[in-house]
Amino acid sequence: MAGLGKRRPSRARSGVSGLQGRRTTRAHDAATTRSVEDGLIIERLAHDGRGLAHSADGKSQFVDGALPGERVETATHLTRQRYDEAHVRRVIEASPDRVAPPCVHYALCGGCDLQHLAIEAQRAHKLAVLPEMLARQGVELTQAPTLIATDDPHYRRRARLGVKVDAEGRVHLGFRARRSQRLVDIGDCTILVPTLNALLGPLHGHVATLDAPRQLGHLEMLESDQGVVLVLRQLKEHAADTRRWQAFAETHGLHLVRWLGRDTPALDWLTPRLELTYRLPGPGPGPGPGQGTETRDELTLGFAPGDFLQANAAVNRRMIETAMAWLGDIEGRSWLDLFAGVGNFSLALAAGGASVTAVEGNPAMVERLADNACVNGLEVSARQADLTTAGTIEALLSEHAPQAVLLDPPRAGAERVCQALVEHPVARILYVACDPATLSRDAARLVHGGYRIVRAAVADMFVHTSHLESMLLLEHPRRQWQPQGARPDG
Ligand SMILES: C[S@@+](CC[C@H](N)C(=O)[O-])C[C@H]1O[C@@H](n2cnc3c(N)ncnc32)[C@H](O)[C@@H]1O
Repeated sequence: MAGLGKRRPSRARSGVSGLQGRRTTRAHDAATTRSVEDGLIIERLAHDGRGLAHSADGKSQFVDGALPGERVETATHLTRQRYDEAHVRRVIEASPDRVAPPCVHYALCGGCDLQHLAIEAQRAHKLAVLPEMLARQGVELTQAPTLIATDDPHYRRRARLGVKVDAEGRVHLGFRARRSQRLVDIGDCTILVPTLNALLGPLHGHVATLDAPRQLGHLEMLESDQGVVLVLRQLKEHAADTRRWQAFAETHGLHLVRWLGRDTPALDWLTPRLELTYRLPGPGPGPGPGQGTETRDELTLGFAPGDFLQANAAVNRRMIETAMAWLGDIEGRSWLDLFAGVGNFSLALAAGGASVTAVEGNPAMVERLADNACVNGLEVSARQADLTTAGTIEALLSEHAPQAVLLDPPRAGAERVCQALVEHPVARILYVACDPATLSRDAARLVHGGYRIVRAAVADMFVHTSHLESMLLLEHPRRQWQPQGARPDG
């Protein structure tokens, strides 16, 4: 949902590449609504979850809320030279995959753009996106990706809520509307974990009692092992409102933090300071078939408000388990974990016996990563570096000569890192990505540079949205996959 963490990729990168025209016109719905007789037939879903059709003149139409096979009456809201962007006015013939969206705010909220599609079809769509995007870059997957998913639809453990005071002085709290900067008041969000969803109603009532709601930039809620943390973004101190927030936190059993100040906000605890943690699967044997209990040791990771945190805890755990299953025995292998955060993957690698150097750009997160390794009795060398600056990755590769690299970059991907990995090949690369478009671009560079893709998975991290997380395991045939110091086979 808009304002909930990671941003959407631009339309052009997410499946309409090559179609971007230069001239753009905002269309008036009334003037451009297609009549019932010439309703559009939707051919397929574009990568970003919109229905793709062609008008009689052959122009591409990207239609929000439309599904393959449907005949729909549309209204155009944006016209470009080579394609139009539209939304559904009326479904004339519905797809068998169309379902009633579970969320009451679905029609307005810009968050979950796929709730009208049955969950199995959402996942089939996501599984098709990665191979299609790779194919556009000239890379064929020899095996279909596997799916990493869980059954829990209430998954989101972190959410940012916008706050706005309207001309009449009414305070609004919620997420951005679809195709607009307008805020939609959200009283119930079905994708949030229940503890966060239960807070929405009380928060609405509370912000309406504040003396200075305009000093509030936004609110963030997150779930940790220690309970729910409410993070205020406050532009200026207001003593009476601060006391109101503290009373609210006490009533609802919340931990309360704020970022105070306009330009360089500082973090400040309004309830007793505490160390936040989340847990991950550890190296021990997992539960056997049919056993309901978790038998493996767990890893505990500390984090602070503002640190990167994977949005869906259960899918994050499955991704780490999948990665470790793919990698098999990593004991004694040297790894570079790039874009490491607070050690989400680094600790699992170290727990598996690998020798890990973890690189992260944010200095405070590097400190947390080092502490996290210590607390879990693991050895990880934590380094701060900006991986986009010239020479950084080359220096790291030459200093550490790793056998394998894990990378989990932000949406922009890791072009420079991948170029360096072509010039200085390693035996294995595990690429974790939140944007399939930049992943495909980078994977193409690696494959054309000599690597081959041996495993692929798509993780349904953001259920009911068109976002997908992907993982690729690549190997370089000319690099050895041996424990350090071991003699090569044969
Ligand atoms: C998608 S997150 C992944 C974090 C971690 N692997 C995890 O699973 O939680 C990307 C991480 O890259 C870091 N990052 C972003 N830009 C960076 C850069 N230029 N150099 C190094 N790290 C960067 C962010 O601070 C963030 O922690």
